[in-house]
Amino acid sequence: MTQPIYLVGARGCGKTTVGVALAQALGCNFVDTDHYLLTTTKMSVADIVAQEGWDGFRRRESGALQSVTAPGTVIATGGGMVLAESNRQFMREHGVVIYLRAPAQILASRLEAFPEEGQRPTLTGRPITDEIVEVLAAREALYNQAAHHVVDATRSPEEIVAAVLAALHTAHAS
Ligand SMILES: Nc1ncnc2c1ncn2[C@@H]1O[C@H](COP(=O)(O)OP(=O)(O)O)[C@@H](O)[C@H]1O
Ligand SMILES: O=C(O)C1=C[C@@H](OP(=O)(O)O)[C@@H](O)[C@H](O)C1
Ligand SMILES: [Mg+2]
Repeated sequence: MTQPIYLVGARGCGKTTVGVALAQALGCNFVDTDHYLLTTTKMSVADIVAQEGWDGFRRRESGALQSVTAPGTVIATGGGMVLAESNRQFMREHGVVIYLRAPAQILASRLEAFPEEGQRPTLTGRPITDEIVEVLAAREALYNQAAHHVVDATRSPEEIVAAVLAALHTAHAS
């Protein structure tokens, strides 16, 4: 697998967690666009949003997407990467896009257990459960549009990695 693999999906679906394990399974590099921004700007998502607003963060994450795209790389995107049509098109053209899908209730319980507020400042000002329902309703179609494959992300990370590998293998064989 030399094409980059992009993981998309809502906050808490496991893009970062699964991405690390998938890269290990494939013997690939791993990069996370939020982590790339953290190391290159020395600012958390919350810092960037406080200084530049969400528009500023979105511009930076689109730049990060292009910077990290390389052969042999698993790329965990941020949950809002799909908002820009240009990002969806870029990912589809440059690699294989996997949507890790999970319902709002599961996402909310993961995020409540491990909120990581510096990297996930509120998007709406509403409580996590309400926010996730609202954000998923607005973005579900975009995740589906971006994706070459949709994988059930309600299982364990190991099972999700196996499902992604099966999807990649099937696509490659056909
Ligand atoms: N398949 C999974 N099952 C249970 N918990 C998970 C799973 N994937 C991720 N988590 C947990 O959910 C939280 C968010 O995971 P993360 O990988 O950061 O998601 P994302 O990058 O999509 O926002 C973390 O605390 C992580 O340990
Ligand atoms: O859904 C979003 O708009 C965001 C998701 C976050 O990444 P994760 O999906 O990895 O939590 C991070 O990029 C930022 O807080 C914005
Ligand atoms: Mg992440």
